[in-house]
Amino acid sequence: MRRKRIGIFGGSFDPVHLGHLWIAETAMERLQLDALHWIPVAQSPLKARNPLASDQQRLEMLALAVSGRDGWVVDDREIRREGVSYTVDTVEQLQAEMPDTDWYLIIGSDSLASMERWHEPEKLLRQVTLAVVQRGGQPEIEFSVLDGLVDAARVEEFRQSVIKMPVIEISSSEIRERVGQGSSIRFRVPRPVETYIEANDLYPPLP
Ligand SMILES: Nc1ncnc2c1ncn2[C@@H]1O[C@H](COP(=O)(O)OP(=O)(O)OP(=O)(O)O)[C@@H](O)[C@H]1O
Ligand SMILES: O=C(O)c1ccc[n+]([C@@H]2O[C@H](COP(=O)([O-])O)[C@@H](O)[C@H]2O)c1
Repeated sequence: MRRKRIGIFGGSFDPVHLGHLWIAETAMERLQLDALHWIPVAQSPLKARNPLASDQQRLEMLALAVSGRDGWVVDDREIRREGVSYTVDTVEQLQAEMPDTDWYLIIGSDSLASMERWHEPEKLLRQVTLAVVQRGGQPEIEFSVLDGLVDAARVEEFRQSVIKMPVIEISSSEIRERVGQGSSIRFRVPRPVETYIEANDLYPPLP
């Protein structure tokens, strides 16, 4: 039986936006994935601030955003686990539940740059193939930050899995700011997520 190919896409998703969806769709195509797990963090290891929306609200917005897309799963394991969300722990659980699977970890180039500060990076990089997002106009991804963590053959595998994307200037922080100012977020998030944010009075102006 062919091994399954499954992507892991983690983030705060506070809220999920069209930049995230574009990455996920491009990853499905580029890496020929059978499925993709969207995994909202409980607490991001390297981010000082916690999400503004509650865990439940971030999960509900993700469910609205991925609804109807075959193979996409909202995976709440980090939220159920609570505490700091180390990716190495998440992947270990997934591997135990779904053997015979090749795992692809989708990350931005900013995350690659900080990888040596991740928890147990060497173990993580044995468990997953990195799929780094390269935005249009960005120079080629610089894998030298992984020197000493993985060998050259593994870096070549990562290089073959780079996901090229156009620049999409959307971030969750921008969405939160725009909502706070009363500006439109139409076409920056899926319509059901926009409606959800309005209905639940998320992201009010900061005092
Ligand atoms: N527009 C985008 N283009 C490419 N990558 C993105 C984009 N937005 C987010 N990402 C990447 O998606 C992953 C998860 O993102 P996250 O949920 O932290 O959203 P964010 O928009 O970066 O949030 P914030 O603005 O609150 O920091 C991160 O690796 C981030 O680099
Ligand atoms: O495991 C770690 O040490 C680690 C360090 C930094 C980031 N991550 C993961 O990377 C994903 C994106 O994180 P962030 O902080 O850019 O939102 C999210 O799933 C985090 O759990 C994981």
